[in-house]
Amino acid sequence: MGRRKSLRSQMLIRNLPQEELDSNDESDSSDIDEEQVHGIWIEKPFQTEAGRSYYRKLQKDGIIYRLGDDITVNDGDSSFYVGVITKLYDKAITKHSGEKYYEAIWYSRAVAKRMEIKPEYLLPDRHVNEVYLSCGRDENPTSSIIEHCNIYSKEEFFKRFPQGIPSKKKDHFARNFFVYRGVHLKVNKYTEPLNWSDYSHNLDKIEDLLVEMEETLRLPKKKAGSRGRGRPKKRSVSKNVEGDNDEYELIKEVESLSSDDASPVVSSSDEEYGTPRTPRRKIKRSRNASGSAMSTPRRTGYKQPLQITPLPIRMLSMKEFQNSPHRKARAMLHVSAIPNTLQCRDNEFTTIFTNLESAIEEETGGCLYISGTPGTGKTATVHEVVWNLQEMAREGQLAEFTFCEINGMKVTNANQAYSSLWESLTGERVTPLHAMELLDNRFNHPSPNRCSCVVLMDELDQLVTNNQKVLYNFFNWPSLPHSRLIVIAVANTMDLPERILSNRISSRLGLSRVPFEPYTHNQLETIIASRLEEVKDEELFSSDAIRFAARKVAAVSGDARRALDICRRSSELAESKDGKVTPILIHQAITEMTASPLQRVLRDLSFMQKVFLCAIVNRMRRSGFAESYVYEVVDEVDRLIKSMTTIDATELGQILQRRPEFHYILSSLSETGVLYLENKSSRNARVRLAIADDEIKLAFRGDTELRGIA
Ligand SMILES: Nc1ncnc2c1ncn2[C@@H]1O[C@H](COP(=O)(O)OP(=O)(O)OP(=O)(O)O)[C@@H](O)[C@H]1O
Ligand SMILES: [Mg+2]
Repeated sequence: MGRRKSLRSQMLIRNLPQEELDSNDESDSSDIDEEQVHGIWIEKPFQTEAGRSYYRKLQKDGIIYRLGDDITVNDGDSSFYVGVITKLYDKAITKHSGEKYYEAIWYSRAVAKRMEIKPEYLLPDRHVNEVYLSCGRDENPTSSIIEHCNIYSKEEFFKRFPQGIPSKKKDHFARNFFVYRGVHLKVNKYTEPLNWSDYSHNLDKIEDLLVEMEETLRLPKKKAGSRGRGRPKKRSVSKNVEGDNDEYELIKEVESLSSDDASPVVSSSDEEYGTPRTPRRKIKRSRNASGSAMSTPRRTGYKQPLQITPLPIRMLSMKEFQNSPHRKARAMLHVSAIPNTLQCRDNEFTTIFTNLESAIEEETGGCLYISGTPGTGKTATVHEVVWNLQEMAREGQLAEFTFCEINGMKVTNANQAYSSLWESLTGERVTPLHAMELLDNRFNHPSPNRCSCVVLMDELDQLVTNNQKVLYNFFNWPSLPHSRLIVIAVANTMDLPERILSNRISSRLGLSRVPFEPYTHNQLETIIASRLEEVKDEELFSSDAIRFAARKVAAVSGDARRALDICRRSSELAESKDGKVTPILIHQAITEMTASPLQRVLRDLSFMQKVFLCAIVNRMRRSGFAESYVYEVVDEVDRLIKSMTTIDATELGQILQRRPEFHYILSSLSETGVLYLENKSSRNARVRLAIADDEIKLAFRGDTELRGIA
C-alpha cells in the first residue's frame, strides 16, 4: 500500500497548480485505496479502441500524472526505473483494481545498481545523475508508479546542481536527472549529444527521435532464417570492464565533491579512501580463547605447501599426425569435432531458429520442447542455432540476448538449475533456494530494457524432482508477460512433460515441440561422408564401407554418435593392417564393440539389475565421484523408473514396492564382478563400478526396455 504524502510535499515535487491538488479533496473516501494504489481517471477517455479506453490524466495518491510526464517506477526491488508516460489506459470496462495501465518509454540509467547497459558498453564520461533515452518501452500497471521526476538537459542540470547530486541524498537523487544522449540497447550504440530541452515533455519529438535512432543506429537485418555458416569467433571482451566498482567510484566522486562543499571537514570514510593504507588483517578470536587456563591447547604443527608430482608429458608429434591420414580421419570422425554445418537437420534448424529469433525480436517468452533418441543431433543443432543468433546479435542484426546452458547430467541437484540461471543473468552466485526467489521476483516484475534470455535445459529427465517444482517453474516463467525467458528443453522422450507434470499444467504451458527422428541410413551416410570430406582424396573408406556402417546403425538406433564410433574403430583396425576401411572391417568393429564377454554379461542381466547400473552411472556423472551411497543409488532408481516410458503405472507401483530387494540386486551385481559393494547391509554402504561406465552405455544403448533412461 502506498503511503499517503502530504499535499505540501507533493506540490514541492510537482509544482502543481493548487486547483489540481484541491480537486483531490472531492474524491470519494470509499475509493481511497484504489486512488492510492492504482489511481483514478479524473476525466472521460478521449479515445476508445479495441476494448481499451485511453486517458490523458491519472490521479494517483493525490498527484496528477499526464501523458509526457517523467516518472520513476518501482523495480520490485530496492531500486527504481525512470520513464516518460506515453499512454494511459484501462483494458476493460469493469472497475476492478489492477486494470489501469500506462505505457512508458524508458530512460536507461548510466549508473544503476543492476546495469541496464552491459558493462563493456558503458561510456567513460557517464555521470551518476545521467540517464539515456532508450528505445525500449513497456506497459505496466499504474500501481508501479512511484512519483514524478525531472529530466533536464545537461546544461540546465549543472546550472541547477553544479556539483551533481550524490546518491546518498536520496530525495533529490531519485528525482533529478539529465539526458545528454540516447542509447539503442539492442545494438549498444549511442546517439550524438542532444539538447534535451528541445525534447522534454514533447512526445511527438521523442517518438521522432526514436525512429531516427532505430534507423541510424541499427544495421539492416539479414534475411530471416538465413543460416550464417560456421561458428563465429568468440568476441574478445575488453578486460578493462567498467562495472559496479566504477559506479561506486563515480558516486564517491560526487559525494566527496558535495561534502567538500557542505563542510571542509574530511569525513573518516573519505580519509580512508583518500590515502591508501596497508589493509589490516582481522584476527578472529573465540570468546574464551586468549589466555584462559581452561582452553584446549592448540595443536602445533606446520602446514606443508601442496606439492604436485609432475606427470610425464606425452608429446604428440604434429608430423606423425599429418603423415597419418587415418589419424586425421579419426579426428574428423570424433564426436567432439564439431562440423561447420550439421547435415540433414535443416528443417529442425529452421524451426528452432525462427522460434528463437522471433521470440527475441518480439521480446516475448517461449518454451520449446525438443525430443529424440540419443545421438540424433539435438544438442548439436541447438548449439548451432544459438551460435548463429549470437553472431547476428554481434553484427547488430538482432537484439543482444543472454544464453545459459543447464545440463541435467552436470548438476548434482536439480535445484542448482536456479543458481546457474541466476548466475548467467547477473553474474552473482547464490544458493539454489535464494536464486529461485530472486528469479521468481525478477520474472514477475517488469523491467525496462531487459534483454531476452535463452536457456537450454539439456538432459531434462535428470532435472525431475519429486514435487516437479523445477520443471514447473522453468516451463511457467516464460509465460509471464515480463519474463522474456525462452526455454529450450531437450529430452529423450516425447511425453516427458505430460508424465511429469499433471495434464492440466502441461496443456496450459502450450509447449511447441520439435521431434528429432532417428537418422535413416541415407542420412547417416551423408553425415559420415561429409565428415570425411577433408581426407576424401586419400580414399581411406570405401563407399561400401560407409554404406554398410550407416545401414547397420540405422537398423538399430539411427544414432550418429554410434555410427561415428564404429567408423573410428574400423579406421584403427585398417591402420594396423595398412589398408583402407572395408565392410569387413566395419563388421569386425561392430562385433568387437558389441560381442565382448563383458558386453554379453551386461546384456543378459535382469531388468532391475540394468536399472541399478544405469542409476549408478547417473550418480557418478552428477557428483563427479566414483563412489556413491546405496541410498543415493536407490533414490536414483526411483527417479529413473518414474521417467520410463516402457512400463505402465501399475507395474511401476509393484516395482517400487519391491524396492527393499535392492540389497540382493546390488550383491548379485557385486558377485558378477560388475561393481564393488561395501560389506554391510545398510543403505549407508558405499558402491562403486568395477568396469568402465562406457561399457554400460554401450551394452544398454539399443535396449528397448531401458528406452529413455540408458
Ligand atoms: N547431422 C549431423 N551432422 C554431423 N554430426 C552430427 C549430426 N548429428 C549428430 N552429429 C554428431 O553426433 C554427436 C551426437 O550429437 P548430439 O550430442 O547432438 O546428440 P543428442 O541428440 O543431443 O544426444 P543425447 O540425447 O545423447 O544427448 C555429436 O558429436 C554430433 O557432432
Ligand atoms: Mg544431447
